[in-house]
Parts: sequence; C-alpha cells; structure tokens
Amino acid sequence: MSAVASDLHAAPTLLSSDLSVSFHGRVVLRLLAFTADPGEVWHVVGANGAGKTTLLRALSGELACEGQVRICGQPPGTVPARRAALLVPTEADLIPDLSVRESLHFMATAWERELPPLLDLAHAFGLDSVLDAWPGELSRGTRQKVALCIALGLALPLTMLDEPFATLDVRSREVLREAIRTRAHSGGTVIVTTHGDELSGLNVRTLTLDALPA
Ligand SMILES: Nc1ncnc2c1ncn2[C@@H]1O[C@H](COP(=O)(O)OP(=O)(O)OP(=O)(O)O)[C@@H](O)[C@H]1O
Repeated sequence: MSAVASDLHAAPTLLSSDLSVSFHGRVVLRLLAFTADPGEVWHVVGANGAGKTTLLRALSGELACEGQVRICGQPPGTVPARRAALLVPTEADLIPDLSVRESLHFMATAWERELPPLLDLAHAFGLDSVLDAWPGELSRGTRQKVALCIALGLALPLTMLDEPFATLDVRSREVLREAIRTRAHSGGTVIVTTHGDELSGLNVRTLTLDALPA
C-alpha cells in the first residue's frame, strides 16, 4: 500500500459540519454535523426530496456545497479524496467501450487494487456469464451489479451507495447485504440510502434527513 493510502486510513473517514447545498438560491440540504468512522454502515433515510442523493453527491465532490467536508482528512473533489471514496448512483453508468471484465480490470488498475476481489464479487452476484458482454447488452440491474462489484471490490475507505437495492433481484439483494457487511468488518465506511428495510439485521447507524421548505 502506498504512503498516501496509509495516511488516508489514519484519518477519520468522513467529517462534515455546517453542510448546506443550494440549487438556484434554494437551500435543499442542511446538515449541522455528520461524522462517519471506519467500520460503520450509515443508513441515510428521508422522504422523496429530503436530500439523500444531494448529500452523497456533495460528499463525493460532485456538487458544490457550503460548510466543511473532509474525506479521510481531504476536501471532496481533490485527488486524495477521490481516491478514498466512490459513489454508485442509482443508475450507474459503465464505460461503454469496455466489456465487464475490462471495466473491472480498468478500475482495479486505476485505483491500484488487486483484480480478484472484484471478480469474486462478480461471481457472487452471478455475473460470470456476462464478463465478456458490453454494458449496452446488459439489463439495468445487471449494470448496477457491475458497478457495485467495482465500488465494493475496490475496498476504498468510503463507499457511498444511492438506493443500491432498487434494481436488484432478491438473491442479489442478499449478496449486496453481505458485501456491505464484509466491507464494514474490514474497516470500510459505507453510506447507503434506501427507502426500505433492506439493511435490517446489519449493524447500522441511521441519519434521517427532513425535506426543507421550498
Ligand atoms: N439539479 C437540481 N436542480 C434543482 N433542484 C434539485 C436538483 N437536484 C435536486 N434538486 C432538489 O433538491 C432536493 C433534494 O433532492 P434529492 O434528489 O437529493 O432528494 P432525495 O432525498 O434523494 O429524493 P428521492 O428519495 O426521491 O430520491 C429536491 O427538492 C430536489 O427537487
């Protein structure tokens, strides 16, 4: 492991304070303080429009925000923070010109990780038969499983999953629950949004967001 990566592990996974996000002058998310430590699974809940996706996008550096956010001590959007955290959106995009196998290989190489954990997760999700398929040939749920294999197989300090169960069949939901549990046992922090009880039985902490008035 590189010196940079071990330094990242020494820092708390996620610290945020006085976080707020606005669209066109309207504040849609306000969060006073939120800290997530290694080994924790956080379940972010709230009604439609409460700001769950917005929170994950702000933490990932995809959206500008007010306040302070640190991913392993680094501001979101910076190279060290991007190397420490990955967000899987509700409908994940895969690189269109790469087969599933090539995508796994590409991402493992880019993040300087071993390929076998990604392939092991692909096997657990039943993806062996589509490893040589192109993203355009896959169903929505299958594409999502590939993205989840990548995100969890890379074993980054922070993994953010936006409604990851939404497109998964019953068996794949159980595989995902187990992958989340394993990631947390290995010291990773996982933040998950869902509208359901898919995380019940796991040791989770809950963050409830309330929609702000328009
Ligand atoms: N690009 C955007 N431009 C303007 N407003 C936006 C934009 N994205 C989100 N919003 C607003 O921000 C608020 C929070 O949206 P967000 O998608 O984060 O909610 P959510 O809790 O993830 O909802 P859901 O459960 O429906 O997925 C909503 O009022 C939404 O209309």
